[in-house]
Amino acid sequence: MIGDRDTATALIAEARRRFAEASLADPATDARVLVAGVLGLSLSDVLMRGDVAVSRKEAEQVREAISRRCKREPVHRILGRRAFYGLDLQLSPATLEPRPDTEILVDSVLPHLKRTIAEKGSARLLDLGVGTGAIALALLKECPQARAVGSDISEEALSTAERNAHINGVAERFETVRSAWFACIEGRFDIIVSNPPYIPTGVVAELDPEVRDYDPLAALDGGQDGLDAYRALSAGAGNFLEPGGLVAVEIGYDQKNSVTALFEAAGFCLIEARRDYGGNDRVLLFTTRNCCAC
Ligand SMILES: C[S@@+](CC[C@H](N)C(=O)[O-])C[C@H]1O[C@@H](n2cnc3c(N)ncnc32)[C@H](O)[C@@H]1O
Repeated sequence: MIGDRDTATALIAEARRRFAEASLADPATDARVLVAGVLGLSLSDVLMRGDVAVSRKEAEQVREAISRRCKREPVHRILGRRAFYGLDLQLSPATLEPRPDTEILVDSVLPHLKRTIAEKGSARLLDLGVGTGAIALALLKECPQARAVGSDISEEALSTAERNAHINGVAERFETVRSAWFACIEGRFDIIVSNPPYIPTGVVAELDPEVRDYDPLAALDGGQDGLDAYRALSAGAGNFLEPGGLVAVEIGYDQKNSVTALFEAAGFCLIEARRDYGGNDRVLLFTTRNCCAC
C-alpha cells in the first residue's frame, strides 16, 4: 500500500498469502496471473510498474477475485478468458477451459493440414465437440487457406466459439453446427479433430474442485468406461472423411490401447501417437487403412 492506496505488487503479495493459507497448489503463479489479469496489466507491466497505486475500485475488484479463487474457482474462469496457441479465447459456463496439453493436438495436426493445403490449395476441417473453438480456431489462424466446421451438442458453446472466431479474426472461414457427434454433419472433410469428454463417469466426482465444479459435465463425462465418444467418432468418421483423410483425437492418459482398438476395428490405422508435457499418452492420429503402409 502507498499511504491508503494499494499497488499491484502489494495486492499480488496479499493474494499469494491468502492462496497459500487456502492450500492452493501454486499460490505464486495464481496470484501474479489473477491480479495482473483483473488490473488489465501484462506480467511485464507488473514488473515495470507494479508500485503504481491502483484505484479503490480496482483494489476491491482484485480482492473479490482473490476470494473467488480461495473458493477454488479457477483463475481463468474468474478472468473469463485464457490464451491458447496464441489466441485470446473467451470462456463461458458451457465451455471447457482449454488446456495447454490440447496445444499438442494442434501441433500434431498442423503439418498434415499444411501438406493438404500444399497439395489441394485449400482444406476442410471438422472439430467435433468444439467448445470455445480452441482447436479449430488455432488451426484456422495458422492456415489462412483452411476452412472449418465446429460442432457441439451445446448451443451456448457454439455461441462462445463463434464469438471467439470473431475476436481472433477467422470468423469468415468458420461455421458452427449443433450436432450430437456426426448426427447433423454434412459433407466430407480432409481432417477431423476432436477432444471429446473422456473421463469415466465414476471418476468425475474425484476430480479437483477446479475441474469438477467449473468445467461443464458434458465436457468431462465420457460414460461408464470413458470411451463413449470414441465409439461414436470411430464408427462415423469414415463416412465424413475425404480419401486419405486424417482423424486426430485427444485421449485420457490410459486410453491409447482401447481407443486405437476402436479405430482399428473401424478400418483406421494409427499413424502417430504423442505424449503430453507430463509424459502421458495424449494425442492419436489415424488414417484410413488403405491409405497407409500397414
Ligand atoms: C473436452 S471438451 C473439448 C472442448 C474443446 N474442443 C477443447 O479442446 O477445449 C468436449 C466438448 O464436447 C462436447 N460434447 C459432449 N458430448 C457431445 C456430443 N454427444 N456431441 C457433440 N459434442 C459433445 C461438449 O459440450 C464439450 O464442448
